[in-house]
Amino acid sequence: MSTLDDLRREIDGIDEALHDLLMRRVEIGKQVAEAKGGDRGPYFRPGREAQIIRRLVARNESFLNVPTLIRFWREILSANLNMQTHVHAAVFMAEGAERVYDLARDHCGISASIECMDGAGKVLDAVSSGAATLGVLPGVAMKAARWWPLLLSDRAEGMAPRIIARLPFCETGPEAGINGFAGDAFIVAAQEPEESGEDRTLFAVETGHAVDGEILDEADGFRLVEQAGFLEAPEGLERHMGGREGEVPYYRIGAYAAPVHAG
Ligand SMILES: O=C(O)C(=O)C[C@]1(C(=O)O)C=C[C@@H](O)C=C1
Repeated sequence: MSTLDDLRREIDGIDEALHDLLMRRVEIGKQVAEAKGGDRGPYFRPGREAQIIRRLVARNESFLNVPTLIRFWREILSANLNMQTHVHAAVFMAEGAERVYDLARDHCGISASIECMDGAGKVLDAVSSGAATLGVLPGVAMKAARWWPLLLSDRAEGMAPRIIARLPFCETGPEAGINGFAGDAFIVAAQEPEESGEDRTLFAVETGHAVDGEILDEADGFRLVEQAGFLEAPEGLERHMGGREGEVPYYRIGAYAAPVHAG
């Protein structure tokens, strides 16, 4: 049987091997950033991150539980991203949804800076002007903090923010929170969502038009509809409208990688 000293020596060896690999991973991340130079797109790639985590969760065995595995990789991915570009997250701290700060920190990692704001509009302005890399807002179940209709209006500067990820990526189920907060959050950014292989798309569809999918909310003459898949247009709606260009009253407000289950 191994002695305590033998086992600790083995742990020291594993730590050094892990550290070497982490240093190598960050080196490659630097090269990835260079490869992204010019018009090769944004640094933050939520679709790619979802694929990496899903692959590891699928091969996970032993006593390492899935939430812990994901926690490790969130910091690894964030370290790499923060090395490519400093991540500054703007967080909407609605009353009752203070946990959104923890979701943002868990996602963005220790190297990111996080700024709390008291309005969703301020977060969206910071994102579209480029003052913030991304915004984190409470999930749409929290009607008291309804912000998704703001995505339908033009913003003063820059690109209209889009929903590109949902937190937490490790599904824990809805929480009975204060003011309707259900324990989840969305990430918005001034970039198009990217496909991960298992996604959900969010559309705002003018009320009064039949559409497939799940209706999550309704406000300002629009329904917030979620459909499974990475879709360009809402399913069911074009059929109804006859598919004529310019007549389809909807906005594609984002898409996100479907979360994994803690298992
Ligand atoms: O694949 C990329 O585009 C990377 O920048 C690398 C990496 C990673 O560490 O694996 C880091 C940040 C991105 O959000 C996605 C993945």
